[in-house]
Amino acid sequence: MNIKNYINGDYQNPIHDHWIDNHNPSNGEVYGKIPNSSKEDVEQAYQAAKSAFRLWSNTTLEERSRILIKISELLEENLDRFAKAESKDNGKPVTLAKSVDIPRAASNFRFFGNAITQFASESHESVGQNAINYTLRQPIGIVGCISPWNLPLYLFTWKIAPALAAGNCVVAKPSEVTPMTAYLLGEICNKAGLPKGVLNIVHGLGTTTGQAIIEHPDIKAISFTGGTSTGAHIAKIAAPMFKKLSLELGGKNPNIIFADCDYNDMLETTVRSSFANQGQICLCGSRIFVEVSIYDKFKNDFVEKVKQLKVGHPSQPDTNIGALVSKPHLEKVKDYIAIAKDENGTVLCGGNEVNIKGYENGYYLEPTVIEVPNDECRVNQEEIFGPVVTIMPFNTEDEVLQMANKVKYGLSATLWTNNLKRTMRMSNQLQAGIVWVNTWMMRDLRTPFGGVKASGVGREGGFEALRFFTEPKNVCIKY
Ligand SMILES: NC(=O)C1=CN([C@@H]2O[C@H](COP(=O)(O)OP(=O)(O)OC[C@H]3O[C@@H](n4cnc5c(N)ncnc54)[C@H](O)[C@@H]3O)[C@@H](O)[C@H]2O)C=CC1
Ligand SMILES: O=C(O)/C=C/C=C(\O)C(=O)O
Repeated sequence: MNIKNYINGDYQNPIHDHWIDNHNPSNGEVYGKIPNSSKEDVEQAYQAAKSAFRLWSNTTLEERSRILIKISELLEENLDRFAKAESKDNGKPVTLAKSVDIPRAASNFRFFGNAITQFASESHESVGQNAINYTLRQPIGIVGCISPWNLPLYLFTWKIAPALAAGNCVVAKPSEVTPMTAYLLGEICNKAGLPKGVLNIVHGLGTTTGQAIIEHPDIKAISFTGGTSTGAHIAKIAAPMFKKLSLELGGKNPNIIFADCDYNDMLETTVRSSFANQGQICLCGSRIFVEVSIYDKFKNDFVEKVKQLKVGHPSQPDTNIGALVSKPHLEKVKDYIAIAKDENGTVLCGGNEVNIKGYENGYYLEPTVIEVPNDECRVNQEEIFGPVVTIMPFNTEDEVLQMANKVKYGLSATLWTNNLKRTMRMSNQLQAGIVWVNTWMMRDLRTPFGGVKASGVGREGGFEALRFFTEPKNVCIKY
């Protein structure tokens, strides 16, 4: 099936008729083509957005809210269709797409549809100077949203929904590896009554289509989620053009387990924080540090549980681990397992590709636990972004804090303890944008979301996102 660009409310082929293959990770087959859109396609999308901007930026907040909530309802009505499409495109279990990805995409629209009706700006009375200042929060204009392949519709809509709610028109590009649900979204937007040109979706490679978006002189803000090196490249192009930038990048997140935690809860959640979505979430706790007094017990129990995870075809309801997203990504993750062995790591379980009958060319890999001899090794420093975690013991709070912070990333950290003072001390000192204590991936969409250091710049979520997608303008009136 051929995917098309969604421009000015219509589906159309790319101007230059350039196409790339779309693979199904569960069997390695090409099941469709997607446009490799050019600068000219992006220009067309931009022009459509520009024409729609006056109307959309003047549309009442109630009406914007109504349309976004309608999109959310239509996504919920089409849950099955979207979940199956997401699973086929990405390789994730259909049960996961149905319980997490698509419901969250719907929540993103509902949340920002409601949030915009509550968003307020400030006023400052200049006492003694007979003046009042008030701040307008105006939409930026035409903004670019670029998203990755791991949580395709979930992250695509996490950007688009606040951008639209704030009154911007959007040129958006999903990952070329997982374009399908973004393609289907256009249909839903039309049905919901989103005016033509308000949202435009162009497909293609990062180096072609993405590059044209970030270089476009009149696309004034870029919201990006993806790899750290791509983020650095985008910043290099966009910063000298004075574009507003939100970059949500990689992570190498510590999962720190103290002996005084609620053990069973920790164990269950640690399996999830290690391997959910085949470990392809920037928030996964990929470095597990365990207090030495419970290290051996944890090691045995954890490995036992991980061995029980079923690697299988994404459509099977009992599959825990589906296929990795692509052949090159599978190779990258396997390379890291080889590096771990070279660095004297011990593979406690997993480490091999899985051959599933009937789907021998799919990209399946066993969930892998590696005991590492120290924290300096490459597998403890570099983002693997697959079903691979490392474990090692620690002796003291200071020691583990140092190791936790000694990476270039700073996205999230998880802490398992019942000691309140330790919780406060460590939460203050962990270099991360998000700290979870006795839980993982518990999300409240109002909270600031993003990282420090090489994990990014800026925050998404709640009013932070609405602030990003608006320009504050101060008006000072003397009376
Ligand atoms: N949120 C996260 O933390 C994510 C991290 N990654 C990490 O990044 C690594 C590489 O994965 P990729 O798929 O190559 O991610 P990527 O960063 O290349 O892709 C993310 C998005 O950026 C676009 N893009 C790529 N080059 C661009 C450019 N020059 N201009 C504008 N847009 C561009 C892509 O087309 C895609 O839509 C992964 O192995 C993983 O370690 C990948 C996906 C999500
Ligand atoms: O917003 C969330 O709940 C999760 C976001 C996850 C990513 O940005 C990622 O994995 O890339």
